[in-house]
Amino acid sequence: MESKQFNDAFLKACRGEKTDHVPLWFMRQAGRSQPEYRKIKEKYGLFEITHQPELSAYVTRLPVEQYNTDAAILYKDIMTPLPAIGVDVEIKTGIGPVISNPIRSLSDVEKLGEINPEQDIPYILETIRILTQEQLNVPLIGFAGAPFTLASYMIEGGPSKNYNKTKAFMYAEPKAWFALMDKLADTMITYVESQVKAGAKAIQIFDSWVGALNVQDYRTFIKPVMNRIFTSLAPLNVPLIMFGVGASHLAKEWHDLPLDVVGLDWRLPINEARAMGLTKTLQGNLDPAILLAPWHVIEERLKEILDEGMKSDSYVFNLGHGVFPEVQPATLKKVASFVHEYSASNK
Ligand SMILES: Cc1c2[nH]c(c1CCC(=O)O)Cc1[nH]c(c(CCC(=O)O)c1C)Cc1[nH]c(c(CCC(=O)O)c1C)Cc1[nH]c(c(C)c1CCC(=O)O)C2
Repeated sequence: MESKQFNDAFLKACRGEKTDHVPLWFMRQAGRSQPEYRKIKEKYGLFEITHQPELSAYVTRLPVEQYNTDAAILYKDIMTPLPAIGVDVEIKTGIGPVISNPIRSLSDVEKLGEINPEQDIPYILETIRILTQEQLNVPLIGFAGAPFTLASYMIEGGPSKNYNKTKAFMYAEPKAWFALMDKLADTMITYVESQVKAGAKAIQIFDSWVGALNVQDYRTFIKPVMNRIFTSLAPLNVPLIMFGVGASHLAKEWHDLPLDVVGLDWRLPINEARAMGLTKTLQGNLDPAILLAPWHVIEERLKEILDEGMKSDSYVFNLGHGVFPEVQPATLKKVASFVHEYSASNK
């Protein structure tokens, strides 16, 4: 791959610049749906893979080479930086992150430490260096979980359906809540800076579960901390992407923040997002479940989304959420070539 010219279509579209095709990548492109990955998973857990830079680089590269995506996303998890600040987290296959020392009070928040990336996660920085200096000819996307989504795991102790404990903590203990948001924001800022310094060319902030909040609570309990995060990251001069699930009601709030790209799940059509006044680059938003449908259904939906997306240069194709484990790699490959060819001939 080294000899191939660097493909910067993704970075250009993030900045709203013209490209010869619509760039694409798939959330969760590295992992569960890939037989090569599943084979590695028979032997190692997620954290065991991420501690081995050559292996993590291979897992990160695999979907780029197989599907011809326009960006790579670093193989790791939103939980990756949390052990460094004292969170005892395990990733359980089929369940997700489980935390054995959940946050219950202000004093629990005060016990959290600081992250020193070179010391605490050198293997992540090494993986980024291997990929960006030696292996990739597309941009590498680094990422971090946003404070609400990280806090939801830290307070619930694991995945949740309704985030009741998280919300109860937020309403009942605002002082502890804001202390936790600040702690996580500081950790994420340092963590993201280290990823960019090591070679990441764009950053996606996953606030996957923040859609559980209404607009007023988002403004009170989350928007100020997100504003601080994006303001602090702006000098890094890389595209900053926001994403969450079931958060269409917050898309305008995100658009107000100093970020570059608004990631949409599958619920809000691109044209309606534009009509709401979202002029920034939009990323999305095929329902990942459609990848389980027959090809003619997939193709019809791809055309609909691309026809709307391509009305502006500020558009990146993606799914509305992560690839399901059941999706065939051949389907992802076909989607990628369709997006590339259809957009190249209609631009
Ligand atoms: C909420 C969240 C998590 N992790 C992540 C999010 C935000 C994105 C989203 O909204 O889905 C982000 C994430 N997790 C992983 C990646 C890198 C892979 C990629 O995107 O290509 C990314 C970007 C690896 C992973 N993270 C996890 C796996 C599965 C581990 C395994 O293979 O058993 C992978 C490949 C585990 C994990 N980690 C998490 C959950 C809910 C789970 C279990 C569900 C699942 O199976 O995906 C937390």
